[in-house]
Amino acid sequence: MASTTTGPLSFDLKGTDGRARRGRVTVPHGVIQTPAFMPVGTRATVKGLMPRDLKATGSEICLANTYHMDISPGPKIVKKMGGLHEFMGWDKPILTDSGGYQVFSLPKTQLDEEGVTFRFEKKGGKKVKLTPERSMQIQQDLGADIAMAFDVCVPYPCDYKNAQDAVYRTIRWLERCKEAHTRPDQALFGIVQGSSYADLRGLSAQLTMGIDLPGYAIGGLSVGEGHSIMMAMIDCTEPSMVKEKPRYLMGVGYPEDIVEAVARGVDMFDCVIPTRYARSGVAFARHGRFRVSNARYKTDKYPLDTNCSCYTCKNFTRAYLNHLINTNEILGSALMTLHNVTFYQDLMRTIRTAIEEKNFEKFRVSFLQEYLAEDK
Ligand SMILES: Cc1cccc2c(=O)nc(N)[nH]c12
Repeated sequence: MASTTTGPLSFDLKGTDGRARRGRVTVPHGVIQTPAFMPVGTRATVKGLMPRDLKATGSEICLANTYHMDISPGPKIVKKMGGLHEFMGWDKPILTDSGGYQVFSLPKTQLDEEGVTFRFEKKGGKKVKLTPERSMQIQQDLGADIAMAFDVCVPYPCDYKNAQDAVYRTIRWLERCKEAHTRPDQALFGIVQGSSYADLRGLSAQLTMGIDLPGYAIGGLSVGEGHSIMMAMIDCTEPSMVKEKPRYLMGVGYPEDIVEAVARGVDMFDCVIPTRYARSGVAFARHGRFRVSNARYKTDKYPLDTNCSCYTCKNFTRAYLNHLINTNEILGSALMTLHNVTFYQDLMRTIRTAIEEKNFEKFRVSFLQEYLAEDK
């Protein structure tokens, strides 16, 4: 087993099966078995889950967002309250995104070499500027185990020149992030961009790998490009990424995206899908996802997923969840979220075992066959 330590982060590559990797990331607040799924907790809470429930799902790390935490309550308050772990009552690892993506997904942003200026509507159009330095300051105050570089995530589609400019600016900003990032117990990850252009993906990967960091993310995907382009861009990027450090595919994704990205060498994932879909009444199960709020489930006495052992599936019927979601009851969001995140973590655990037992390809085919079966 190869073990690599860079600053506060160690990565142990425990085994491979084809390009799929079984590993372990160790950071100050604990160990993350990989391939890993990271639930998104944008404002220092995974919506609808108490930390004890989040632990019950099997989650070993969760996310928070720099942009949102800067708006409220502000990094200085979080720091004063002991940092994110203390503040949100989560003693396992945390990763914070840099604000790059969140800012570009907002209207009225202005981008220049210094950073990004955006108008925060709710505060009477207050202008807020995020720069590499400010993003690093905020993330160091928040105190997550892993901080993400401030990058330029272009929308999809994007013309070649703008995508190329974004690759070079992201590298210049990564240099500035590394310069500004001095917190010794926090790992900084670089982010590879390049939009949907194979040559720019390879260029961005090589330039990013040239900056020594504990881990690297593949950014600029899950922005509407679709599954096949997403997979093609991973294939253009992964071969240029160092093998002994973790690879994190940002914002991904559906179960079918995760399984196919693991097959291409990705170690870490984050996505709002299981939590956001839960709140709208969509449940994930072995046979695919379904909208439990549909009338057909009004008298369905079965659990969401008969294979699932989560608290929701052990105690409640689809009929009850149908009722809760259709009456917008808070408990509906909580129970659906608990199940969906547990489903994702059970999928990751099955993936890890399949890689250990060298039958990941057999698992990949059988999972997708059942999960994507038309006759649901
Ligand atoms: C959260 C997320 C999803 C998808 C893509 C990205 C990206 O390119 N850069 C950042 N910082 N975050 C992203």
